[in-house]
Formats: sequence, C-alpha cells, structure tokens
Amino acid sequence: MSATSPLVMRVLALSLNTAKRAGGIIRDVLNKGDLGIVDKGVNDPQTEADRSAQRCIIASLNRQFPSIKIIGEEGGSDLNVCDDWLVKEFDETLVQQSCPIAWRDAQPEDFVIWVDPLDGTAEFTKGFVEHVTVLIGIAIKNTAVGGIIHQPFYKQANGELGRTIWGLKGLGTGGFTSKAAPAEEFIITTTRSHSNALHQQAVDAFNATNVIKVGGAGYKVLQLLEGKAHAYVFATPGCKKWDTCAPEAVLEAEGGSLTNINGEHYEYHAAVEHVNRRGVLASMNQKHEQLVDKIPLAVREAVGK
Ligand SMILES: Nc1ncnc2c1ncn2[C@@H]1O[C@H](COP(=O)(O)O)[C@@H](O)[C@H]1OP(=O)(O)O
Ligand SMILES: [Mg+2]
Ligand SMILES: [Mg+2]
Ligand SMILES: [Mg+2]
Repeated sequence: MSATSPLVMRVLALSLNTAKRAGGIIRDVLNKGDLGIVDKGVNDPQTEADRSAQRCIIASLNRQFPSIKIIGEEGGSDLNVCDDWLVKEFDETLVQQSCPIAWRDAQPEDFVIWVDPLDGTAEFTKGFVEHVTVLIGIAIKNTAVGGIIHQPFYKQANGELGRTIWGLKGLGTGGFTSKAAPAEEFIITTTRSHSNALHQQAVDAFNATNVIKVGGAGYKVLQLLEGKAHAYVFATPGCKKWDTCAPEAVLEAEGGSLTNINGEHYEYHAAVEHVNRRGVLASMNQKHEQLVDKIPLAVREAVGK
C-alpha cells in the first residue's frame, strides 16, 4: 500500500516513526549520563543527543527519499549509521490516509524537509526534559505543509514514555486531543532562555493574565494546541526554519496561525535564510491580526534590524 501512496504521505509516515526512534536515542543519551555538551554560540548548546538524533533522522529519510533536500540544525552529519538507527517502516495508519489534492502530485524537487533533532536543548541540559521535542517539518514549494512533533519524555497514562503528534494541512492532525484555552484569560507562552529587553516590551504589550516561560518552539505550539496558552510570542531573532516548519504546519493544520511578529508567513524553500529574523507569533482560536496590532510598531520595526 505504502509504495503507491502519494509522496507526501510516505514522507510524513516515515518521519513519524523516525522521530520516535530519535526520541529513544535522546532518552538513551540522558540515561547514560554524559551529554557531551558543545557550545555553538551564546546560549546555543549542542549535545550528543542532538548529534545522534539528527544522524538517525537524516540517514533514514535520505535512504528512502534520496532526491529530497533535507536540512538539519546540526549541519552535515555522518550518514553511516548502525542498522538499529535506520528506520524503514512507514506508519501504516498515516500512510493510508487520504492525501489532500493540493499535495497529491508534489515531486521530490518540490520538497524540503527541515529537521530539528532536539528542540529545547538548553532546557534538556538543565533537566527540563518535558520541554524537549523532535521536529520534522515538511515544506512543499515554499510553504510548511506537514510536520511531526515528538515528545520523548511525555508520560503516557500507562507509564510509557513518549508521544507523537502529526499534522498535514488540508487533512488535519493526530496524536493529541485539542482543547480551547480558557476564554476569560489571556495566557502567553514564551522563551525561558532567550529573552531580551525588546522581546519583553512585546510580551508586556499584551497585558496577559499569565506568562508561561518554557523552552522550545515545538513545546510552545503544543501548549497552544492543548489550550494551555492563547499566544506564543518570540520578538527576537534566534529561531530558525527547522524550529518553526513542523510546529507551523501542525498548528495551521488544526486552524491556528504561526507567522513572524508582523503577521507574515516565513518561506521554507532550500535557499531561504535559516534565521527567523522577525521573530515568531503564533496563536490558536484568536484573531491573529489583532494580536499583531497589539505589538507596538516601534518594537516590530526594531526586531531583526
Ligand atoms: N538565540 C538562539 N540561539 C540558538 N537557538 C535559538 C535561539 N533562540 C531560539 N533558539 C532555538 O529556538 C528554540 C525556541 O526558543 P526558546 O526556547 O528560547 O523559545 C530553542 O529551543 C532553540 O532551538 P534548539 O533548542 O533546537 O537549539
Ligand atoms: Mg540548537
Ligand atoms: Mg530548535
Ligand atoms: Mg535543536
């Protein structure tokens, strides 16, 4: 069945199992205890878990889809991985879902897969493991259309660790139960580790009833999807295309919005600048344009300049 499914369904279905495998690798690194931390820049750590998870993801996707462009946060990886890290099984339920007509004929050259093997690394190194996600974003012709958000440390009711959320624009989402945030409040979710004065001005402008500070773009978008927050505000450069591609696709497949702080969508083609210079504004069940208008114009113009 999978061999005859449209390419986007096969990419999404292999990405789902690959993200799960990467989550297992991340848990193994933590259990072994030596994180092998390297500083890539200010407040920008990389660990053995980031490196190994990326090798597993890119080697697996590249093996099945050799002509699709894949861009990973951790740069060029050694794709000679052990068989145990090569994921070959497609998620059967997902691959058999009906493909939205808009993506049915997409060809390998139309795709870019944006991989963040471990989102929330700063939090991972500090023990806030529930903030960690594995992000695999699927862009077709410039637009984020599909994505996987896997949480390696999510505790299931049966005690099992890990859960996997997927989304495809035009089809929908799976792996979680959507919930609306409380109507009588306005809750913002924002960065724990990358704030600055300008960003704080943007957050303050909303006069929120509560501001939650957590790590990772994936985790913050999950908070929107599960009704823990109304808006995700990040009024500074720092997030990259691999941070937002999967979260944007999943959130928008559920009816939300993820844009820069001016309300414009980012582009996701292979030659695009990696940095999301104009920050991130995401919301669920809100009038997104009205949220844009709440951020003072002077702040909006200054971010990314
Ligand atoms: N200044 C920065 N330098 C490097 N990565 C950043 C920076 N700001 C944000 N990020 C990336 O975006 C994610 C969301 O940001 P925040 O948690 O601050 O809201 C971070 O977990 C990090 O991804 P990663 O952990 O994959 O390196
Ligand atoms: Mg990083
Ligand atoms: Mg990230
Ligand atoms: Mg990362």
